[in-house]
Amino acid sequence: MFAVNKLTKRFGANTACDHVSFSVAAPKMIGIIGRSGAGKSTLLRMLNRLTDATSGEVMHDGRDILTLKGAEKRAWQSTCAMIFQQFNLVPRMDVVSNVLHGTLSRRSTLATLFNLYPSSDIEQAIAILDRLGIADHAPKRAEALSGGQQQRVAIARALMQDPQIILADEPIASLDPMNAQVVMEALRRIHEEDGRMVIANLHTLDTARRYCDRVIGMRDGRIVFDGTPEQLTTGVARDIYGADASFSEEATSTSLEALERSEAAARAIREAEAAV
Ligand SMILES: Nc1ncnc2c1ncn2[C@@H]1O[C@H](COP(=O)(O)OP(=O)(O)OP(=O)(O)O)[C@@H](O)[C@H]1O
Repeated sequence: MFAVNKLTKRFGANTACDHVSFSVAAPKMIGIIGRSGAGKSTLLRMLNRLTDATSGEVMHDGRDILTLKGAEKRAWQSTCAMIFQQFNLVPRMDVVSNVLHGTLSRRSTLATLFNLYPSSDIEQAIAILDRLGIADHAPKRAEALSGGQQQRVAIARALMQDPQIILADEPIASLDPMNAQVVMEALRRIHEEDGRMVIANLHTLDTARRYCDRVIGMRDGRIVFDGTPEQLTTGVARDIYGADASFSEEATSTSLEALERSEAAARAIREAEAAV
């Protein structure tokens, strides 16, 4: 279905992605992990054609999508919708209009200019918002919503394109643990119920383990791990992050339990210090 072959991106002397290869036979939920600068965002942006690759190919249903131009390239960008850490909504525009922006590629410039949407599209947008549990917020300005709600609006906008693949670049990096959980659960449900493939860059190991069927680890632009969450041991994680023996998984965790544990540990230290 989807095969990435020796995909490479150089920025001058810096190789952000170095001969990255992997293939996916059936829709999966895939997490990409690695430290900052490992090349995760560059990889997703090349898959979506936001960034041009230096070399390599991305095969989908028998076509190399890196060769697509014009309307075909835009159609591909609808087939694999992207969501971002900062949501990329229009803050002062209402939630429904933000979601309807997902239909831009199939509407005329004039209709877009005058905000003319067919009622079937508006109904679909509200149904998607309802599915994501935020239909009540439909008339509000996007900026009035919490981060987790805004990210669900961004997911709804992506779903308006009816994509086969959703690329999520650090979708929960700006969210608190509770909202992070809600957003990851939404992505997982979209994968399971609709059969859409989700590829998400994640900065926390526990999230990748908990929600993904497959985890790809990147280091210095290369894939250094590709396996199941069960195969992602602490030793493997240490290699991916280039960390020494003091590496603690808790340091890369956003789970509520881990947060509570680290807060309890910090409290114990403060109490011990106060007692001296
Ligand atoms: N537009 C650009 N111009 C020059 N160098 C870039 C550009 N985009 C990324 N890079 C470089 O490519 C490398 C990979 O960056 P990338 O953002 O893909 O990593 P990442 O794993 O997504 O990191 P992070 O988690 O911090 O976003 C880094 O060294 C980065 O500085």
